[in-house]
Amino acid sequence: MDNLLLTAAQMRALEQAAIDSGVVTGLELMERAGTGAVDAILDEWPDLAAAPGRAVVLCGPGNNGGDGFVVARVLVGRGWDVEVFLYGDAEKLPPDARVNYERWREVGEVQTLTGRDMDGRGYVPDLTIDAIFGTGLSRTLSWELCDAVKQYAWTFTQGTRVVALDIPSGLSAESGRRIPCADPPEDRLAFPTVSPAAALAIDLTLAFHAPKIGHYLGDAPADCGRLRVVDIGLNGGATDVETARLVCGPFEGVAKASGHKYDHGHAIVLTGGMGLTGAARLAARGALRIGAGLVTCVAPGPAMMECAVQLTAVMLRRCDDAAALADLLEDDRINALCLGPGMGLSDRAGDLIDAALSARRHIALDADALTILAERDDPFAMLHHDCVLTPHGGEFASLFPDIAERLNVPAMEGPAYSKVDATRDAADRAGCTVLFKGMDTVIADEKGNARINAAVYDRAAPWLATAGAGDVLAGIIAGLLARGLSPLDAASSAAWLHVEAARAFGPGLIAEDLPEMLPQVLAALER
Ligand SMILES: NC(=O)C1=CN([C@@H]2O[C@H](COP(=O)(O)OP(=O)(O)OC[C@H]3O[C@@H](n4cnc5c(N)ncnc54)[C@H](OP(=O)(O)O)[C@@H]3O)[C@@H](O)[C@H]2O)[C@@H](O)CC1
Ligand SMILES: Nc1ncnc2c1ncn2[C@@H]1O[C@H](COP(=O)(O)OP(=O)(O)O)[C@@H](O)[C@H]1O
Ligand SMILES: [K+]
Repeated sequence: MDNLLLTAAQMRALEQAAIDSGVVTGLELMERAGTGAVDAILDEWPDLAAAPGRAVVLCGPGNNGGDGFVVARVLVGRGWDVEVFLYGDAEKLPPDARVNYERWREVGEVQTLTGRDMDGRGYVPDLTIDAIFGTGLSRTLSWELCDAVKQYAWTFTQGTRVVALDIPSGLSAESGRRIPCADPPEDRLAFPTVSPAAALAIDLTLAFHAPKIGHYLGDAPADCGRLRVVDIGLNGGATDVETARLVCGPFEGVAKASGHKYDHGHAIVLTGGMGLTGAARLAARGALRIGAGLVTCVAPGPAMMECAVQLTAVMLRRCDDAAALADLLEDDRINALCLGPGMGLSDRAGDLIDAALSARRHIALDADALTILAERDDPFAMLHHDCVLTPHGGEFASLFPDIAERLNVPAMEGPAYSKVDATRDAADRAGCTVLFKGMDTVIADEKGNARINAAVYDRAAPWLATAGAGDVLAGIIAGLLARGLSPLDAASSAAWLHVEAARAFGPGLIAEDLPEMLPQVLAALER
């Protein structure tokens, strides 16, 4: 995953600054985008480089369409047969796209994307280019466009390679979600609309200069196919969202360099009652494997025997109620807690949460702890800056119902509200770090910092969708908190390590395997 992620607005600002400084013109950037795209396509599929084929280029009304005209011209220059379709009015194309439209017109025809021109190809093209919309998509797509692309896709894309320029048309570059198509006319209600982004079954998406945030969120990983970045000669760019990675914090690497066990912190993990201690034990193992100096499971009396027969390196203490936990926390060497996995929803669990929050330690709150908080009149009253909340989608919706609703409602206009926006708003409201789980995990803190840890493209780890994986994540966070990382760094490093551990194991992974893969992940980092 590339380290630089931009919003559409940040990308536009970067382009504009480059153009204003005089180092490049918009037309030159468009030429680089189109020629770079062709180079990337031919590099991706050497058989297409070996012999020219046939291509269909679908162009839209903005500069993304302009890139499409460049691709068409460059392909013809390499001996390809190319048909070009335009959605929109050529007279209204923005200036650079218009120039490239005219240049293409010297080479070939332009047909109408929504007309009958799309019917009756007597061949299957080797390549289809989606250049309808890029980062400028700003509102609901017309039914005519969605229908035309759907018809084209169903008829012609079987067996052809489909490439999206910058981003699949119909996806928001901010949220990665599909912007809806308008409803069909009365007489076509029986024919469902499909977003072009989905209908085209895109094999390869070529992001110009840098991936946009939306490439890593929502529907994008499913719709983009593979993702490649095409260099168009721009440098950097101002961003306010980072990609998650391992942050080493105050010690020299996660592998221990020196010190006593107490120098690496003492994390405690609260278990549930008898028969409900597995989740906490998984978390504890995660905390210990990531290098907390000591990890103790804290269990109620009836669960002690169950824990005792299962734990060895993880220690065990009895703690029946909130008063006993408060006593335990008199030991100020205990610097991090993990609450929630398997804890249950009893009054006792609620009291333990209050005792833990009152003791002002670093705390990872997951699972049942989040459900308990969500049922309170003011779920966030006792939270503080040293807390990390780790909700999955359901827990997020219980804790932040209005934010979840805003996130889930289809965006009718851009820029769309994204999972990054939602996690930032949640962290602001909770007054602490929030890690919003999923394939596209987002981590944000109360200061507005945000990071994405996406397990997609070449980092996909679908095996992580297994019971208990989240418990291990909460434990790794607690372990890193014990080792002194800030809540934001602990949460984002843990999310990164969690995916690396899953990828190191591969298919067949169960939650117990995750902590055991951490040494291998850490060893690979040392090399
Ligand atoms: N700038 C540069 O130097 C470079 C830019 N590059 C390329 O430009 C792309 C960004 O270009 P862009 O800003 O023109 O946006 P793009 O996505 O082509 O479309 C916007 C057009 O669509 C229209 N429109 C929007 N929604 C609509 C809807 N639902 N239904 C119908 N129409 C709709 C919208 O209309 P408006 O909202 O203005 O009325 C406007 O006309 C970027 O992704 C990259 O590929 C590269 O060449 C590198 C150099
Ligand atoms: N398809 C997926 N790809 C990558 N990570 C995933 C996927 N599905 C779930 N995860 C991750 O797996 C973990 C599941 O946690 P959670 O939903 O709390 O489950 P559990 O409570 O069973 O442990 C989270 O860290 C989540 O980000
Ligand atoms: K596109």
